[in-house]
Amino acid sequence: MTVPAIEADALGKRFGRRAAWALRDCSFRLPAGRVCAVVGPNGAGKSTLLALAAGLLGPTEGTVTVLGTDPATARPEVGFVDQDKPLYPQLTVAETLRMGADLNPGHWDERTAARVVAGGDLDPNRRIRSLSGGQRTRVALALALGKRPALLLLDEPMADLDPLARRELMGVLMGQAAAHGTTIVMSSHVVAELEDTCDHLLLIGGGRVRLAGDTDDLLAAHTRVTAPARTPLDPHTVVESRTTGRQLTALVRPAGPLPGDWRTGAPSLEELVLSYLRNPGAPDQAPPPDTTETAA
Ligand SMILES: Nc1ncnc2c1ncn2[C@@H]1O[C@H](COP(=O)(O)OP(=O)(O)OP(=O)(O)O)[C@@H](O)[C@H]1O
Repeated sequence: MTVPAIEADALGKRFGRRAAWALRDCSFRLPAGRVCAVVGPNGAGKSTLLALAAGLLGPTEGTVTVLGTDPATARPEVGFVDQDKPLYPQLTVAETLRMGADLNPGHWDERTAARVVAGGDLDPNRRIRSLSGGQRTRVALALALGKRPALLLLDEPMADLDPLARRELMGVLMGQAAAHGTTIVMSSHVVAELEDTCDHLLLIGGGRVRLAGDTDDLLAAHTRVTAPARTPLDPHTVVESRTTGRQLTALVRPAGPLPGDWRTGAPSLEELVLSYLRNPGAPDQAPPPDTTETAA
């Protein structure tokens, strides 16, 4: 069995004894080599989960294992781009990349780091403090990719990039995943953008994992149905249902064959995610880790 990229078992985090839980009872296994989207509403716990996997935060309860070991030990193999993109403001772009090379002797990918920076037409002599938010993101991504990590954790990496830069850097990330088998985990609010790039999904809501699995499996487990209003939907699990006039439309997890007179269709990843986001009370589908392992 290959070592999973991340494995969480009853993972929980709260920031202070009286604080609410930022994450609670999260169990999932992310197989290596996947490109995984972490989605969920503001405050759901996405950044907390990524920081726990990066070893920047310690769990309050439960465990998280990264590349088969604890997050601190795995750190040399992990690249992390934080939402705040912490860089040294007084350094120039070139000095920042040199620092990356010095910190990663023997496995610094100069070509990829230089290519990411060059894609933004960045003058290597400019100081980090003079860069725009999107330009800093580019330098932070160059540093993380130059490290040639086995696992790349990206917290909303595309948020402040223009559409062309997003497309270009997404291409670089996908190239990295394909060429080196890098596992990429990225949080994002732009669900439509993830459709063509991610093959695994973690949907977090209210501090827990609501959906976890390969996107093909998750999509195959859901069906969009249209039936006459007031049609009972049981025994199928209903994620969302809406009645307009005489028609009922719903997203369900079928518990068996659906009646032949219902119209059915496959949801897109965006439809699936939006349905869960609109319905925080919909039943979760986060298989326990041993089920995910079989699927992997
Ligand atoms: N350092 C901290 N101290 C106290 N509470 C925190 C801290 N960091 C996060 N939280 C709380 O933990 C919860 C989860 O926050 P987190 O930043 O992980 O959410 P998120 O899903 O990344 O949100 P967003 O989409 O807005 O970036 C929130 O209620 C937040 O207020």
